[in-house]
Amino acid sequence: MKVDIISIFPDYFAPLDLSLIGKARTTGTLDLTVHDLRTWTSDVHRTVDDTPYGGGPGMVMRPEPWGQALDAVVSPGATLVVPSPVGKPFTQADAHQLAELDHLVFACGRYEGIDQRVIDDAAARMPVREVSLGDYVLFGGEVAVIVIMEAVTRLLPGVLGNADSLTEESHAAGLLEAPVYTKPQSWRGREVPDVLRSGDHGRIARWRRDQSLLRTAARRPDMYAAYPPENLDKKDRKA
Ligand SMILES: N#Cc1c(-c2ccc3ccn(Cc4ccc(CN5CCCCC5)cc4)c3c2)n[nH]c1N
Repeated sequence: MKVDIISIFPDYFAPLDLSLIGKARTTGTLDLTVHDLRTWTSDVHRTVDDTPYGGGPGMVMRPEPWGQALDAVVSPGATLVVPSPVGKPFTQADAHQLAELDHLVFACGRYEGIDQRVIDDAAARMPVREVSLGDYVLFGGEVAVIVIMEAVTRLLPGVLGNADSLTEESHAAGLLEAPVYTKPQSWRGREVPDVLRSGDHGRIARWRRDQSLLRTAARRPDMYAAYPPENLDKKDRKA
């Protein structure tokens, strides 16, 4: 997968050299390039923002640098991903869809956002996805791109050592995961549940499913309500 990220703060993406994303870059699974938007400015001050038409707070990102940056970076198979407070909520399903694509271009806005004509011009020649991480306000798109890059990269073939991790994931299966434990068996007077040390894999699987259902019902009633009733035992169905 080829990924291009355009930002006025390219140093934000130094963490993408770490951990499994760094390994994916080294092995060639991920071809990542980070670009400084100011590369495509032409004035001495390398200006990327201006006052909003119609008034209002803050500044808006000028279209010219973005237009030239996207012209330089996109390829025929590229999809443009634009984090935005007004974007579609980003989900695990979106991560799976993006992980199937050949080329992602991320546009990181700042200030009050990017001139709308940049999005409209791009949408005339490539798929554009405006996404939001959630109902809270960030300073810009960079943090969102780091989150999306983690969610997408871990789905790429060969990145996660244990592919089983993907098949058992809750957001894929529609439930929250059960609690996890490791050694020592006793820690600060707290014990690992006996069932997990029983060696009875059927009993362990049932315990984990029960814990997932309890957690999901308590913390994510929306997910619980959407969970297919045919997947629930009679004892787990809410009245
Ligand atoms: N993904 C994601 C995000 C973002 C996000 C993503 C990209 C950019 C680019 C710039 N900002 C900052 C910003 C903040 C507020 C507003 C709204 N204005 C407020 C004042 C009155 C007018 C309207 C606009 C732009 C961004 C924020 N925030 N939250 C998410 N889940």
